[in-house]
Amino acid sequence: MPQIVVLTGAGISAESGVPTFRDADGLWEGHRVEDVATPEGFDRDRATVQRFYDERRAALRTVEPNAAHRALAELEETLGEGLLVVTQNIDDLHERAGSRNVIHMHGELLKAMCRSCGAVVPWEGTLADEPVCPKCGAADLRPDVVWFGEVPYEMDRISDALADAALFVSVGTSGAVYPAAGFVQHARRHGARTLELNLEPSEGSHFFHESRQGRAGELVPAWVR
Ligand SMILES: CC(C)NC(=O)[C@H](Cc1c[nH]c2ccccc12)NC(=O)[C@H](CCCC/N=C(/NCCC(=O)O)S[C@H]1O[C@H](COP(=O)(O)OP(=O)(O)OC[C@H]2O[C@@H](n3cnc4c(N)ncnc43)[C@H](O)[C@@H]2O)[C@@H](O)[C@H]1O)NC(=O)OCc1ccccc1
Repeated sequence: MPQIVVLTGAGISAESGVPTFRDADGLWEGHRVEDVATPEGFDRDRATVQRFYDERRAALRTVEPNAAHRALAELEETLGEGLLVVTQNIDDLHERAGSRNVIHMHGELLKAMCRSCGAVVPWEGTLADEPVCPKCGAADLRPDVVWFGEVPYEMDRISDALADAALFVSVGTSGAVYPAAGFVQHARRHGARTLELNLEPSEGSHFFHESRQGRAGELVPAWVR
């Protein structure tokens, strides 16, 4: 079990040019969450939701990991299985920086899920043109992301790792979305030291032993060194 669990949010990818959710030009600016990130929104207006994720998938090819992603990948080289990164992000910047021990609790943009046969397949292209599932041939693919009201991925593995961790670090997250926002309390209840690295205090800052404000691209390498 990992001694260190690092939870990351949109803030760690901000310096790579990936928009966050709640900041001024955040993702939710152009769209109502319930329209584009809920199963109901998908049933109501499938094309808008597919386009929303197609745009984000295309934009992923124009960005690179930053110093914060790279510092965590270097730390994994030292600690191996001793470090687990749990990310709320659906981008692949942790992996492109070299991290391997990563859980995408809210899914991945570069994967599609077939609603008819359940297959999960790598997906680089678009879904708005309603391509067919490579496994069953049904034209019923959706982004493999966890929408509001849906159960996040690998919650058992995550809660076991939090309970065993000596140190829990949260990077670039506003602490507004559950169950991720509750991880600090879970880790602390099991005796972990808790540290927040964020541009500004988050909704859960008061739950942490220590909270450092600043940009992830500076704070994370400084913490790792
Ligand atoms: C709005 C909120 C109140 N609603 C919820 O939390 C809901 C409902 C709910 C459940 N439990 C509750 C309890 C209380 C109240 C509500 C609930 N939760 C759910 O529906 C979840 C599912 C939620 C997942 C939804 N999908 C996402 N994403 C994928 C799609 C997509 O990406 O499109 S959520 C999405 O929004 C969240 C955005 O938050 P952040 O990443 O933190 O980004 P944000 O912009 O908010 O903040 C950025 C931060 O970075 C900082 N920053 C900016 N730049 C930098 C910088 N350069 N450096 C450092 N920091 C920086 C900023 O200051 C800021 O603080 C992320 O989780 C992200 O993944 N499912 C569930 O609960 O199922 C049941 C269950 C639970 C447990 C066990 C079993 C079953």
